[in-house]
Amino acid sequence: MVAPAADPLALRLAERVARMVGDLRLGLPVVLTGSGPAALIYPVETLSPERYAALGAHHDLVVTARRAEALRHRPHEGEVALLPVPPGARLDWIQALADPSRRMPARDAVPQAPHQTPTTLHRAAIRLVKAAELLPAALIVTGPDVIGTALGHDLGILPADDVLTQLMAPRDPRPVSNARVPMLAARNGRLHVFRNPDGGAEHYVVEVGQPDRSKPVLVRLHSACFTGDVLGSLKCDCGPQLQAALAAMEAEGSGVLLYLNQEGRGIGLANKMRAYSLQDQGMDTVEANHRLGFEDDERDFRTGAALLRQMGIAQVRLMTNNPAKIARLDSEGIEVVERVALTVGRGPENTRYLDTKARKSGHLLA
Ligand SMILES: Nc1nc2c(ncn2[C@@H]2O[C@H](COP(=O)(O)OP(=O)(O)OP(=O)(O)O)[C@@H](O)[C@H]2O)c(=O)[nH]1
Ligand SMILES: [Zn+2]
Repeated sequence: MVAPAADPLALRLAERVARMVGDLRLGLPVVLTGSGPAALIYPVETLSPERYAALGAHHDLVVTARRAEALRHRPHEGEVALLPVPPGARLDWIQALADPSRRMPARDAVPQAPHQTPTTLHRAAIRLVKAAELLPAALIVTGPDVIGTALGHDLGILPADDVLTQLMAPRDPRPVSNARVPMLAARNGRLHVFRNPDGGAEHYVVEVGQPDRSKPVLVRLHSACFTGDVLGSLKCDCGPQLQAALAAMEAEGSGVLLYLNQEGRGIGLANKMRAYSLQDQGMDTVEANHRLGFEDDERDFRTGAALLRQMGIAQVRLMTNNPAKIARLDSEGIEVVERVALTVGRGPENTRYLDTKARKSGHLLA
């Protein structure tokens, strides 16, 4: 199926996977192949009632192990769990299994009897919907002529193994453009835009002054937080941390702030708002992520290391309270010679959030 490398128009694996992620966001199915039968993968969140009504054949719901635990599904091993979908199941019932904000119709129970062990195909399906920043759940439809259906409807088809390899590979951001941006907190600023040649989110690097690369550079790895950074939300400390980091760089004369578009610790803004709704019902930030089916932190900090390499920075003084960021940069060959504490913005609305991060995610309080 894959055309010879010599053909410049031949799609590379990374491009095919990027297309699949886009298709899933649109509610289109993709096809994965593997050791068992090929399957159509439908994202639960964006599947339309019309397309659902047209699904014949046999289907299962794949969710993450976290979501299965929340549904009190029987204990299972590994990353994902398979739930059989009974014939005639309604779409709203399937969506309620995936989305904790929907009420489960009382007369329907969570299907228990698993009749298959999850495979690479199911893991790849979950990774794809996560990459699309959708609810982490997909319908797996097998049937007599899945490949024919895919070819007849111009759907993406890939081996599940290849999809997993691609989605787990490090990103490779490349510089696109940059210009001077004087900021309130730091006058001598320059914004660099980076783009991944294989699609995905753009990331930004804010350079303050002209950092001397022969010495450790003052660096902040900041993850996008629309609510905190732009709206000034009091539910977290992101906005004050962003401004304090820029101000510290201005005071020292130079520094580099990476603005990584990993909103909501990598689950996307729509899912973060779902998590906030659960927090309004009493859950903490970690419990809410788990209830939705996500891990505590879905970010890939290898992107941060790749951006620093692109900026010619090998040694950093890292402004953070998160030991995982330090460990990750170190393992990627960026030497963290010093941790610079960044404790600002604590208030009545985010005390519980910050305490939870310290208790459950190992954050340092000062
Ligand atoms: N899922 C989820 N994400 C959140 C929540 N509150 C804030 N975020 C996200 O958490 C990220 C904050 O990341 P960082 O500022 O890098 O914070 P950190 O990992 O705690 O580490 P340091 O600030 O460096 O100590 C941003 O992507 C926010 O959008 C929440 O309740 N749920
Ligand atoms: Zn925030």
